[in-house]
Amino acid sequence: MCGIVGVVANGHVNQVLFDSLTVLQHRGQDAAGIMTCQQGRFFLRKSNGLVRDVFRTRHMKRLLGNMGIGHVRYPTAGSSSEAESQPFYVNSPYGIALAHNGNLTNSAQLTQDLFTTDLRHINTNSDSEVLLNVFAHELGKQVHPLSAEDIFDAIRRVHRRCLGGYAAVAMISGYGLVGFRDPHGIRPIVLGKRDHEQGTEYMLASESVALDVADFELVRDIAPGEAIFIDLEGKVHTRQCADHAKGHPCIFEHVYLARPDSIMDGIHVYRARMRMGERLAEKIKRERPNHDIDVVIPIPDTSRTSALELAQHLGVTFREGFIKNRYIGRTFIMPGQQLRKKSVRQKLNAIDLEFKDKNVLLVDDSIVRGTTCKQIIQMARDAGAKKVFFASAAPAVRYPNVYGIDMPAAHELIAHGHTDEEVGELIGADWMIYQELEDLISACREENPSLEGFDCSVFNGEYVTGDIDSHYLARLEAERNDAAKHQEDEDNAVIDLHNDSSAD
Ligand SMILES: O=P(O)(O)OC[C@H]1O[C@H](OP(=O)(O)OP(=O)(O)O)[C@H](O)[C@@H]1O
Ligand SMILES: NC(=O)CC[C@H](N)C(=O)O
Ligand SMILES: [Mg+2]
Repeated sequence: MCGIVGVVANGHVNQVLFDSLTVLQHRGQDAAGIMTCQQGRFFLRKSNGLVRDVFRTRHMKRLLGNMGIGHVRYPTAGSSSEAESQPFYVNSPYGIALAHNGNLTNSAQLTQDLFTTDLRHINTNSDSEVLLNVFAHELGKQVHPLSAEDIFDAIRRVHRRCLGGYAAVAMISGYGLVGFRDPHGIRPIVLGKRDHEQGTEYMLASESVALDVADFELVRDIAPGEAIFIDLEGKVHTRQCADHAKGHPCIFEHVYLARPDSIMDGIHVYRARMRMGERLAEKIKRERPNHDIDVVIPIPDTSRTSALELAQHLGVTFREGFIKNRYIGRTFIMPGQQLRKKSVRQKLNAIDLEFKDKNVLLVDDSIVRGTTCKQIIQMARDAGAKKVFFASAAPAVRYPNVYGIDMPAAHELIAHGHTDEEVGELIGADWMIYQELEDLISACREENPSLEGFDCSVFNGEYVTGDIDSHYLARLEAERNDAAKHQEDEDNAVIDLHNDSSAD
């Protein structure tokens, strides 16, 4: 779940890209990059780090042009090396830059095909470099000069070749900005516009919140399988490019990934989280009509919205018992278990008087590895709680994610192979309650019943692209478990290859 953004405007786009990446920071904290285009020439700055650290004034000054794309990265393939930060670039045909959110599930096969059939070289282990090269190869089959229809034809063939989750923005030098979304619409992408005296300006972004900060208004989501091309005159062309598009957006966006102030696939993430709280309160009432909960306490930040609603529907006091250090980012998307574990304690601190001699219900949006809840429950006990109950606004996460969330290894998931009760014991709770999957789905779908469904694979093990089997999962687990990733990052620490024209 990286963050992507692309803009075509009437003036320089560097600042608007920077501002948008800053509000997409929650989607990736490892690396950031911006590539702009002026009179056919690309300018790139990308590096490991947060947006505010990667771009200095000297970089901003060199990012010239009225068209550009940006990326914040949370690695889900390859390594965390700077060489795999995005946007990626290829010089042929025309010069193309691309930023990608998601994960291709057939990138190993595609890499081979690109080499043996398309005669193209992939220099990293990033699936995003693969996606860019497939797009470039398919675009190269069209005759010069390109029409909008030629670009859509190329994307049609990208959809036929690439499997998995992908939302992407790409710049074609001399032509314009392209955005496309995989035929299942697993990862999100929206179109926004802003009126300007010299003509309308357009933005494509992972979440609508990126539009808000730059005063763009939300036009709509890009539909699953659809592509949008905005040419250099600011004319918008759209086309459905998938043979069989069927929307299955990732439900985990609504649980945790997205910002609550975003609107995604016609659903206010904030409202969906409120409804998750309501549904969970109903379940608690059913299962424990005579509960003895004294206070409901959220685990900041993401669970706040659902926890407040849960408390209200339960008729129990809501209190902020944990204070979040505002300078520590999201722990789940940090690389490496050691860092994640340490950061939970740095991030959250208990206010003892909210716990002392009380039966507390702690609410989190989800439990994945159990890193957060284990420590939090202990903190609640240390603060003097009598009983500690734990509620998760999402069902148990029991299966790996293959579409752009870094949960590759089943054995790292605390609920894998365990019942809900066993998870409660493992995390040290006096009672454990999970949301039902059908309640989560109805909480999200209520606002947009026309949605065909969601990708719920982390909860039910059903992978909507239909190409995931036990061999695939075994290989993914071997390649991307914590220890393997650590090794790959070490290996990549020194040797990088850049096409960067603007060195430090
Ligand atoms: O079981 P785990 O592996 O710990 O993962 C789940 C936790 O991680 C996330 O919080 P995070 O700190 O990333 O972000 P937040 O501040 O948005 O809640 C999520 O909100 C849960 O609290
Ligand atoms: N989280 C993502 O969307 C990651 C994009 C891409 N797979 C990468 O690892 O860089
Ligand atoms: Mg959290």
